[in-house]
Amino acid sequence: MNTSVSIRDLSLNFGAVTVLKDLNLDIADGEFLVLLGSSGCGKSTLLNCIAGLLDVSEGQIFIKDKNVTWEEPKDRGIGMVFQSYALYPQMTVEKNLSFGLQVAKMPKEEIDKRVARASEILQIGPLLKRKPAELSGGQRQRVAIGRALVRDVDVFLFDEPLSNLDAKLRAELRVEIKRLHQQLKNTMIYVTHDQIEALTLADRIAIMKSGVIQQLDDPMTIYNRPKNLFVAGFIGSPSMNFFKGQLVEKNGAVVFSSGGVDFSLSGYDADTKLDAGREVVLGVRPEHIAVDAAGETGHTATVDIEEPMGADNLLWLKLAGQSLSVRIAGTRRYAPGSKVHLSFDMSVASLFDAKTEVRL
Ligand SMILES: Nc1ncnc2c1ncn2[C@@H]1O[C@H](COP(=O)(O)OP(=O)(O)OP(=O)(O)O)[C@@H](O)[C@H]1O
Repeated sequence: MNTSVSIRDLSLNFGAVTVLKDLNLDIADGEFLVLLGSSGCGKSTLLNCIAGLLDVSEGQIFIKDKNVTWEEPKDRGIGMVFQSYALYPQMTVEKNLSFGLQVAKMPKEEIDKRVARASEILQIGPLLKRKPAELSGGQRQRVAIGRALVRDVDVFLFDEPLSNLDAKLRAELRVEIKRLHQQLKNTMIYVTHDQIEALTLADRIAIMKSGVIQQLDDPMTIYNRPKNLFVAGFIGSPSMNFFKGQLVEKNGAVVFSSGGVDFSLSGYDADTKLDAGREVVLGVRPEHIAVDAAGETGHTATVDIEEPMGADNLLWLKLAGQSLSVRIAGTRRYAPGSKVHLSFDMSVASLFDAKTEVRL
């Protein structure tokens, strides 16, 4: 891997509180890496360490093979985009874009060229003479991205850049950021708590909890083969269904047994040997359960509630005393109380050890 950013044994303490401990992460040249986790997991702290806005307690940070651990933010070859835009309110858009370059004493010709290129890429040409107060949230964030763009940096750092925007604008700008990455091919490190942003934008996602990376993988691996119960429950909306039970041997095969119901594990893609006797949790996503599939008798469940969402219909069912959700086509409707037959696609299900919570 051609490394762009390398983090070695990084620890960061705020007083007596350890937020990051012995963290290691290599980010490839041109990669779009998303740091994903809930509030307080340390993702912004990690980004701020890379940016040089926080002093690390221990460890090193390399950008393009250069040890930048104690370099000033401006000397690291990074451009940062914040949730709050951080534009100069008294300056026009054009001045916001050019100001940093003027301070760095760049020739005017070169500044003009870079501002023109950034405004073309981000389609903010018509806004150049306006001030930030005269822009919408989405336009302000475009200008903030432009300000990183004109600096021609190696690495872009984004800290929840879309969180202040309404849902529609967020979806639009998300696509623009993806297009920007496809066009520029810079390394991008992007902090979010929004799993849709993570899944749609990332080459790889690092899912964090309590300052520790739980899994670092491409989005589809994270979605289909979560390493542990935390990752499985964090990714996916509605959440993965979880069933507590045991592995038991029936007629020479190991099956999953829960609430008196046996589930065949045929097709299950195991990471380790499945031994009978183990207490486990079975995780199955709502779209990996077929309802009344042709030729299947499966498990009988009762419809509790249906939530039609247009394209999809989400059924809440009762099976073996447990509640579960199943996603089916929006055109298929079931009245509460109906009996349905379920078949689980075990090839994309996950079994976790009940104690260690690690995928089996
Ligand atoms: N200056 C500080 N002094 C003390 N503790 C801090 C400081 N800044 C952050 N923390 C703590 O460090 C932990 C990680 O914070 P951080 O901002 O990195 O989390 P986050 O995952 O980015 O969350 P959010 O999405 O809410 O910003 C939190 O528990 C937070 O309370």
